[in-house]
Amino acid sequence: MVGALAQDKAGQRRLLRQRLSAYGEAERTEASRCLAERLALLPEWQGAKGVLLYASLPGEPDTDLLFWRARAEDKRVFYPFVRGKDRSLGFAEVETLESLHPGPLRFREPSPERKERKLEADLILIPGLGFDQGGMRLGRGSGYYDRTLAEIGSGLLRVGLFFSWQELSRVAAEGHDERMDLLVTEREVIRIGRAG
Ligand SMILES: Nc1nc2c(c(=O)[nH]1)N(C=O)[C@@H](CNc1ccc(C(=O)N[C@@H](CCC(=O)O)C(=O)O)cc1)CN2
Ligand SMILES: Nc1ncnc2c1ncn2[C@@H]1O[C@H](COP(=O)(O)OP(=O)(O)OP(=O)(O)O)[C@@H](O)[C@H]1O
Repeated sequence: MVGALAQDKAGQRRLLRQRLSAYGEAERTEASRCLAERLALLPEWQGAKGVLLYASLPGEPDTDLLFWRARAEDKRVFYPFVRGKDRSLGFAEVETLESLHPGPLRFREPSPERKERKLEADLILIPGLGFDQGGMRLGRGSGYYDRTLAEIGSGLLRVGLFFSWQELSRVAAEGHDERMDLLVTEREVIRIGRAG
């Protein structure tokens, strides 16, 4: 039943927001560092010529370390921005973190003079409130990433980044929810097999 699932999702979001607020800046900084090290060791990261990052909201793994790492490795780096009415994401290439500024949903976005670009990335790093071991993700409830991933298709590797305390035994997933290919936390890497 759609109604029951939506309610489960709301309950899971509440639980996760509570859990996130229990961890302080120091824990988050240390775990973000471990997570970045782990990700950067993966062949999928090392072989990538371009990556789509996200600008972290409070409580999410910090991706600034990954920005510097990617630039040092001569990768192209893209960031998403909210494209307004249709609740979709556009992408722009970013060369310095200083060119990011808070947008309408508060996360930092490429500056207003940005040029929207075709996403020439091999990896897309995806935030979320919660994830499960099957690669399902619980977002903030606006469907931005689900719509974006449905649009992009399966051509690029979807990497869910989260802290181990954001793991759920099972996300109350609905039909439109898109699956990740790879999960990385400060503790482990989980590869999800693609059916078919
Ligand atoms: N870092 C990050 N970027 C992302 C997402 C995300 O979850 N995290 N999104 C995932 O799809 C999309 C944006 N979705 C969002 C949906 C709601 C709010 C929101 O409620 N913002 C609050 C402040 C943040 C908070 O305290 O939760 C606000 O505007 O008051 C933000 C982003 C695209 N970019
Ligand atoms: N591919 C899609 N096309 C159209 N609408 C969609 C699509 N995916 C999700 N939606 C709609 O977006 C809304 C929010 O979906 P959901 O609760 O799964 O968001 P979420 O994944 O938690 O959010 P976000 O990706 O922003 O973090 C739902 O009403 C859903 O119907």
